[in-house]
Amino acid sequence: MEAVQNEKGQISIHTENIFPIIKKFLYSDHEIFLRELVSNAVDASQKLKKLASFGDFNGELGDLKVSVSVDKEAKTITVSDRGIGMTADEIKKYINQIAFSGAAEFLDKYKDKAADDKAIIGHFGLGFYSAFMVADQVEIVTRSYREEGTAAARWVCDGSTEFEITPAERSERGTDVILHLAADSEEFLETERLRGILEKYGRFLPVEIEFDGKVINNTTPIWTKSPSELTEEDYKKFYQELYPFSEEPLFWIHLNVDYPFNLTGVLYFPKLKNDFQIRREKIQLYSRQVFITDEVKDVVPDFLMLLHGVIDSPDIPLNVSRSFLQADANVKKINGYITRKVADKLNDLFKADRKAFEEKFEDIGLFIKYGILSDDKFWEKAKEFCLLKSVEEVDGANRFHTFNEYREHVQANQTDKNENVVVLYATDRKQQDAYVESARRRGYDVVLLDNVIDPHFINTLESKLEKITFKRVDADTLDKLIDKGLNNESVLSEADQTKLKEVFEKVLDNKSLTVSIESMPTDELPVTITLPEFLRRMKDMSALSGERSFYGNMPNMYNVVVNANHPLSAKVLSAEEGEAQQKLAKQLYDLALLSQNMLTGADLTAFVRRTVETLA
Ligand SMILES: Nc1ncnc2c1ncn2[C@@H]1O[C@H](COP(=O)(O)OP(=O)(O)OP(=O)(O)O)[C@@H](O)[C@H]1O
Repeated sequence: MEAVQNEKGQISIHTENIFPIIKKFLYSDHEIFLRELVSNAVDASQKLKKLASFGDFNGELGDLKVSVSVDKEAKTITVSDRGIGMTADEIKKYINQIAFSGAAEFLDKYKDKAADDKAIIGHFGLGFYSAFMVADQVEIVTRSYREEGTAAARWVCDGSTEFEITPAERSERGTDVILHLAADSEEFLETERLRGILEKYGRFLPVEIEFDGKVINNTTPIWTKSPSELTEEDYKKFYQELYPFSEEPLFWIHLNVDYPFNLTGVLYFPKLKNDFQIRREKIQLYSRQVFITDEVKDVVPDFLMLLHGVIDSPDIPLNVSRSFLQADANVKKINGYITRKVADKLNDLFKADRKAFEEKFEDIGLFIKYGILSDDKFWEKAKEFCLLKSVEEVDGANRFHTFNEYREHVQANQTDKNENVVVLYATDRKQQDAYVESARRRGYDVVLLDNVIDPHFINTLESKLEKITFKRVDADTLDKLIDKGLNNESVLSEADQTKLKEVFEKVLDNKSLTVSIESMPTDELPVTITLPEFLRRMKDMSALSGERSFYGNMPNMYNVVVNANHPLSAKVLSAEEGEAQQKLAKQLYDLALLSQNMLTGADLTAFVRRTVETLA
């Protein structure tokens, strides 16, 4: 057996001391040193298993557990494995040269981009050297799995570019990496702190990790298994493992690709309801079962951030800057793939059990609509299964239509003179009841669009679906909402109409109200209040964006429409001019306000008193 020669050397790198730089810039989180060392230990163990499976290692594999231990007195943390180990030559190659070439590359980039700190925090194979973020001396004691040509070796480095290799006492195969913690990093000697870090990064590592007498990880999380081996319960249980005490997810997608990139994972659909502010960043990103981050912005499309679960891909570059990630070809492909899978899954659910899909629409509707808004590819699929919920009820449940079904359903009755199909909608079934019911009396259908993103959603639909416009039921009178080019005859003369208008203008005395006289069917209310679609929608949209905008600051411009054909209009005209006439007009206007829940406070009190007096 070849003995390890004592050796001192200089790590080949053209700077005195790169460690202060590593310490400062490499990772904002010092705690990831543990992730790096434990994953190296796991890699070494898995490599050995692989060698054994290829018949290149015939010894006993034994227990391959990796252990992490702390010696508070000596102020050391030790990561031990029983993996492939290293010979002295391999230490020179892998630790001094390879790992350092990463360091050198890092340094090069750092020099060029000193002005742009964030861009340099890249992935340069600096895993092992991240130990120097917390240690002022690092020791490796290792023995290779090979039968021949090996002796245990010790490598020591104090964070300068000098290292020392000496023979070591070690009879067992494997590696101990011993960190002598720097004074400013002693927090990592705390058992609970270490356990926290291990559980964060290592809870699904593929080799058992022992800490403080216990194994801390589940080595075979469900995303590593085949869907055919898994039951519904397994998926639900795993969801609880990821997010303890959460409400049950609606359903899930098992992701599994190996070409043109590697990706596995399980994405869950949570119950969203109307809650757009739901906590995002719940998807956890792993690379070969090592936790990387839960800030997956840029890795998954924005609308998918509403999902929960796990994505595991060795092809996603880690620790790289945001701008780099966005431009990365793999990340783009992954984005596209996940979007497609999610759309396909929704389509399958829709096709397989429409009723169940409709029942879940409350929860997934927000998600689907958000997807439609933000992703054209998603739209291409989602337009077949996105639903409109009608106020019409069948067997006690609201009726749902796809876009195509809906067009078929209403076009005969709701096409205007310009050949546009007009979709009438309500945002608040109760508050807009008077309008909804008027529309229904005319045989029109009304859909419910009460979601926070609906103003944006309908804008998008109008631009994507041909010849469809959306109008809220209270945006105008029905004859104008769906203008079929037919004029109702007025029972009032021009002169009477002008007079009626004057009476109402005088009673209302409000510059932001526009009074108009229209000839409507006699069974419509005598007075209606409308708020034009365009302005209202712009206001709603700016409210959602949270920005103060031109539209957001505009006052509401209500229209007061008086139905010339209603018998009460004639009654107003024939009433005695002055108090009696004004009282009647005011009463009709207040009734209109009341029907839209707009009559409040002193006005409401006065209305009630007036009404009581009239009835007395
Ligand atoms: N516990 C270990 N057992 C055996 N070899 C190891 C061990 N730790 C490190 N090595 C060797 O040292 C090399 C350098 O490790 P380092 O963590 O710096 O980079 P890496 O693991 O190759 O890449 P990454 O930057 O992704 O961690 C490894 O590739 C491996 O060959």
